[in-house]
Amino acid sequence: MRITEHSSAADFSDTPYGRQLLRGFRLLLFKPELEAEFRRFLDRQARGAQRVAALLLIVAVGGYLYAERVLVPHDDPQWLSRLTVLRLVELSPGVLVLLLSFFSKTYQARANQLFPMLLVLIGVVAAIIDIQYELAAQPYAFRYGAGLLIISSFFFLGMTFWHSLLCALSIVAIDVFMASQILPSDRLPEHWIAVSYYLLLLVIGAISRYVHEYSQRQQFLMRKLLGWVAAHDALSELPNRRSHDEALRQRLAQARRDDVPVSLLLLDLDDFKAYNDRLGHPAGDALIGEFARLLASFARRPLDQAARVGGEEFALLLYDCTEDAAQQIAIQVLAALRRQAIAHPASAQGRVGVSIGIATLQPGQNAGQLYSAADAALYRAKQAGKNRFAGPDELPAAG
Ligand SMILES: Nc1nc2c(ncn2[C@@H]2O[C@H](COP(=O)(O)OP(=O)(O)OP(=O)(O)O)[C@@H](O)[C@H]2O)c(=O)[nH]1
Repeated sequence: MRITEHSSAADFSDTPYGRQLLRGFRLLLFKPELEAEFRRFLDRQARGAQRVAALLLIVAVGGYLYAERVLVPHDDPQWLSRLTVLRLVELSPGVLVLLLSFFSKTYQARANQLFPMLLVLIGVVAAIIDIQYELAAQPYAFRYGAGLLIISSFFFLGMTFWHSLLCALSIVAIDVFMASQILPSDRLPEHWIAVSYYLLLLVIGAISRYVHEYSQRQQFLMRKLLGWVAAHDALSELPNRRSHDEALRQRLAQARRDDVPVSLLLLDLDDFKAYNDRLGHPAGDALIGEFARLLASFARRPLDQAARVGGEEFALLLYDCTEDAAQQIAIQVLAALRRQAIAHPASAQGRVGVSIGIATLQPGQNAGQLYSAADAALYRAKQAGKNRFAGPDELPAAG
């Protein structure tokens, strides 16, 4: 894969992000692993907005409550107490969300599961309040809260389109059910007008949220793809030097915490200049690709990493791996390359070989020092005749 100004999603079909772009996502759903990653991204993006929404709910409902109790005259105290209780129930999820969002890590991780339920709860209470107003035929009425919630379920709250749609439909359905149960039949036509207004808001909200989420998903994939391109080498498709350096630092820190050994193999294809000169640059490129695939098959565990760190130079980072185990892996790499028997017209053994330097993390060593130790071992392997590995102490062994 080469990155050019004419690159398209098809050029990145070797990455999960490119594959998803190519496959499309009209139903606003990615493959499961990517979907989980997207949900986390959505959740992080919406955290601030969720707090603002909770605050808005508290202020708005608190304002209505104040107006209903203090400013607007009502002649039925029982009705007013019922309304006050409903308003307090409507307001409480706002307080809960606000408190949890600041103090609970579990909530922060689960916010997008809790939010739809709270939203439907508030929507149902708002619908009951609407119906109570209709029932009482009050001259002054703070109504249509359910409509506002339907429209807000599609925005700001970090819920996916499908969750929002489900919430909004549930609010409308519960509203219709409750109205049919509570309101006398002569009041129902007036309520159906409110429901038609809710449905209109639902359609407008759903269309806007669909378009918005589609572009959010596109943006997410493009960002991820950009990150992938910055961290990988285009020819071998392995992580590049920058990402190897980052991985090395991370693994060393983790290894110290876990108290496990880490080994680093540096591998350099032998007489590569001569290979290029005799067979041409494209053949050299193909050899880099072939060796990269072979090396990647030795990064078997999740925290291992094979990377291309220079022209014909590679690194194999092995987590929880002692020096002896690293030597065994080096022997296996040499054997695998020997089995492939790639012809090299200018090498002593007539086939492509590789020199390997091994270093294992020592107490007090940092990433740079470990890399230098592996590089020094690689130099010794080259000096001793190539196509072999060398560790820090022992004599280089031929492959
Ligand atoms: N085809 C191709 N060649 C590359 C690439 N990157 C670096 N090279 C070539 O790799 C060669 C490396 O040559 P040297 O550093 O002399 O190493 P060598 O010939 O392998 O010699 P030893 O390491 O001593 O065995 C140079 O000729 C570079 O042009 C690449 O991406 N593709």
